[in-house]
Amino acid sequence: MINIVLFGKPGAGKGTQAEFLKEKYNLVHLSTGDIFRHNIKNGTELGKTAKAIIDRGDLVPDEITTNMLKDAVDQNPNANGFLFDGYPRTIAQAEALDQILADKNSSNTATIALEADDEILVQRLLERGKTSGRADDQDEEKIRNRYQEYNEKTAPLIDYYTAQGKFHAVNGIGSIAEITERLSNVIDNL
Ligand SMILES: Nc1ncnc2c1ncn2[C@@H]1O[C@H](COP(=O)(O)OP(=O)(O)O)[C@@H](O)[C@H]1O
Repeated sequence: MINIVLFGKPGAGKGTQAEFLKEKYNLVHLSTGDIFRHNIKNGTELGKTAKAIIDRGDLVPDEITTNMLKDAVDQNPNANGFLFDGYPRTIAQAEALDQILADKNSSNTATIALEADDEILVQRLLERGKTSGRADDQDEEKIRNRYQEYNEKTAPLIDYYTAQGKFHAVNGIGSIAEITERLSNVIDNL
């Protein structure tokens, strides 16, 4: 089983790259952002709880997010491997993921970060907000709040995975195909 955590700041291109990587490596793509948006669209209890938090640009509490992620993993018992996108975003979530995979007699193979400059990313998100319909992409203050959440809660994962010898980073600036190529080079050499 190969399990990859795709890591990076909001707007780094995780979702775009995941679409290519999941096909290439036959992985189940689990995006917590997509699952939250699906629940919001369908008006589920989870969606109602998460909406206001997400619209502010805050992180949804760990317990809610981890339960949701665990359910999604459990729904794919025959997966060849998983591509995690947007999870984990806190140390508690990273520890939970290690446990979820250990319970399946598996583990995180590698965490691969897409790196890009904050200012470029903020501009990308504002551009995306014009067409995506995502409230959290339409207001610069909310976007800045997401970067603050990233810096406080998510950036410490770099040390967490580096200590496990699992952290890899690629340049996230370039064409979509070039970046897929860079990510594939890392995966092929694991
Ligand atoms: N692992 C997570 N933990 C807490 N909140 C999450 C998580 N994944 C997604 N969210 C919530 O959903 C929002 C959108 O997530 P995502 O689509 O991955 O966005 P981005 O484009 O900011 O990377 C986040 O800003 C956060 O509020």
